[in-house]
Amino acid sequence: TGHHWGYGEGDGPSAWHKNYPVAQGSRQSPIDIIPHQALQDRSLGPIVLNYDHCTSINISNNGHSVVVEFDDSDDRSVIQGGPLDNPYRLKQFHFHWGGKGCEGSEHTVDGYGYASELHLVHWNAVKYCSFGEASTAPDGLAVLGIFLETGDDHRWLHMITDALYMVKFKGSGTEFKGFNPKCLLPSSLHYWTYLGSLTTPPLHESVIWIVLKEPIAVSEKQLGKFRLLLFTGEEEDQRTRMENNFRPPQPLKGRKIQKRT
Ligand SMILES: NS(=O)(=O)NCC1=CS(=O)(=O)c2ccccc21
Ligand SMILES: [Zn+2]
Repeated sequence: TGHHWGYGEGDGPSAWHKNYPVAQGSRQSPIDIIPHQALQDRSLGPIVLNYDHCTSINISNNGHSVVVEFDDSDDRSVIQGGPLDNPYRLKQFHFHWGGKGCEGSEHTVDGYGYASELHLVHWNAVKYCSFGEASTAPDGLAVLGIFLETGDDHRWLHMITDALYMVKFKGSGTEFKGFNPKCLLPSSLHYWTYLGSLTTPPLHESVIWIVLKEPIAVSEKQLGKFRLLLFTGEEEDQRTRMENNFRPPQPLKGRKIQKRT
């Protein structure tokens, strides 16, 4: 269905522009964040996350990442404040990560890559009628990016990593209720924000990015469990480990990054 794309030699980020010309657009993501160059904007308020009544539904392997989807039929779990003019509804979260011991995040900070990056994807249900419609609008999506660095075990991440064996293959999924991603937030909600895009095809330039400065710590053991996932389906004889599913930083093309420290 649609155009096949991946993170391999022939179908990886450097080839995406062939089927998705917007890959060479003027507001592509991720980017390298240079903190010293970010502008302090006094009008930027704090980020407000109302996840207390969020409803996770399932966890699945879509062949690119592991995704936890939420019930976004009402405003039960939203992000607002900061650069956002409306509340944006939580639709799903997923991760990007590297191979053993090497980088894996999408955004970098002063050229520094983290081991992994969590994306919480939200859409503007005030202005648009569906995620699909919002995903092609310049203010349609808000993605909260959280860096993961290796250190101690994360006390709650096991709830995700313990389920990964059930979604090893592309196209596999299972029920995943009662998970509140609030437990994956760092202590500080200080952030950088800029206008960008989805970091995977279709690469729509519809994302207001909010990247938290403070990483969360996860253990190498926990990260290793993500690498047991496969890009390939059960029926395929080729078994390709899911790792290095990140797009490298893209040109800033004159964009300004704002910060709220
Ligand atoms: N890393 S990212 O978050 O920029 N992109 C992921 C993405 C690409 S998508 O349009 O398939 C989609 C549908 C629903 C939620 C997320 C996505
Ligand atoms: Zn992502």
